[in-house]
Amino acid sequence: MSKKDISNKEDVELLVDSFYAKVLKDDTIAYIFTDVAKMNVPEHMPIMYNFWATILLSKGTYVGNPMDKHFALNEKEALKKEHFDRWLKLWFDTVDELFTGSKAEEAKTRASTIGRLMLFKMEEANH
Ligand code: HEM
Repeated sequence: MSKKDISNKEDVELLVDSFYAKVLKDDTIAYIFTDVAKMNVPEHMPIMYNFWATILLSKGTYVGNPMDKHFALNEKEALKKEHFDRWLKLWFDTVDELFTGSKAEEAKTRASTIGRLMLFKMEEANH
């Protein structure tokens, strides 16, 4: 199957669904989603579709504050470099398995930038 770029909402949904399939069975970070946050997966997915559609396609309506959500999570369980490294690896792997092109690159660049900033802020809060 030849890969194409991320170009519509269906692509974003496939990307996010495939990413969470990996996250939720990952030895390093799954527990943060399932046991610490006790995240409601069906409720969370549309938020993530919206977030990434806003970033990549300018077609979403995401208005939340992701940093605040992760600060709250960080108070329950310190979010560390190893967690972010794993999150980003799974995101990069998923993007590369499914897509290729400038939006695919942007998905990885934006995640890295946000992830680095998030880790920096979490580390500051943990001092
Ligand atoms: C250590 C790495 C990470 C972990 C363990 C993690 C975990 C979580 C969890 C458990 C939630 C649900 C929180 C809730 O609804 O109460 C969440 C929400 C979210 N995460 Fe992360 N996350 C990580 C990194 C990232 C990164 C790097 C990004 C962006 C590139 C991101 C974007 C989001 C967004 C947009 C939401 C939804 C916020 C909202 O409800 O408005 N996360 N994350």
